Amino acid sequence: MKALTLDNIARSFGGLPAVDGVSLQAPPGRITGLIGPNGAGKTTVVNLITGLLKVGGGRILVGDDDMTEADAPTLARAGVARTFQNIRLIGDATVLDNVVAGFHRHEKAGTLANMLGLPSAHHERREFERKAHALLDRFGMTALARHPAGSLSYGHQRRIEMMRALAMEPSVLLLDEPVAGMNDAEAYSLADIFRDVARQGVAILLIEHNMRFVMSLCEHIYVLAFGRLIAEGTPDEVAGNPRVIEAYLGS
Ligand SMILES: Nc1ncnc2c1ncn2[C@@H]1O[C@H](COP(=O)(O)OP(=O)(O)OP(=O)(O)O)[C@@H](O)[C@H]1O
Repeated sequence: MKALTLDNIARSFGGLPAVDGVSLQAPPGRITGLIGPNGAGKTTVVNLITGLLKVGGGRILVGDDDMTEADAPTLARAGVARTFQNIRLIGDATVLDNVVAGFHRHEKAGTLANMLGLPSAHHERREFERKAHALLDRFGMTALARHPAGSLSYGHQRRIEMMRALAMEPSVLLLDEPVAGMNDAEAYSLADIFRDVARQGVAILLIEHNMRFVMSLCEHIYVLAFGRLIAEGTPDEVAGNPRVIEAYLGS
């Protein structure tokens, strides 16, 4: 089990700081919230953690390992998985194939074995499919396994994205606005799955606009505004903090 630790990370664009000395910790087995008004720097933080953007200063640790300079594939191998604000699926491929694609990190048979159709590759594919079916079952999507992912509703596509991230069996899971565009019933059924994943020892960092949703799910919440942390604490502490209220009212 590994914690995600950000130690004073920073990043500017064209001389303007987007993330300015942010420190936080997402411990294993917990869902930690990161909230903030539009343009606060939340997505930039996620892009820094996942190696899509280079860090301008500070350190990123996964467990005890310094991942500050790691690129996206290295981070994925270290067990850092994410979902995107804009869903990224293979629209023409089936739901099952999209989930199986998430097992990529665990591939042992190798590309050549796959190309040649060797038994080791077949065996591995069957094992991935077995695990993918277990995920589909958990997300209540077994009946849709053979449907093209692109033909499904937004809520279902979000679930596929989540399954793909979980297929990596991550130690750290970054959820970038996972319930955006969902109704309350859809959002709260996903919340149960997030709780379940955290209970298995995964460190979850939940980035969300929907305050109510974050408050119901997280024990500890960090609040960003203009690239800086302006508050942290329990949902009650954060909700009652005048700086937070001001940041949200002013946005
Ligand atoms: N690639 C980029 N080039 C220039 N400026 C950027 C870039 N990415 C982000 N920014 C700026 O950095 C700041 C933080 O943006 P970011 O997208 O991280 O905020 P956010 O909290 O995720 O916002 P939202 O909730 O609207 O997605 C904004 O002022 C934004 O304009």
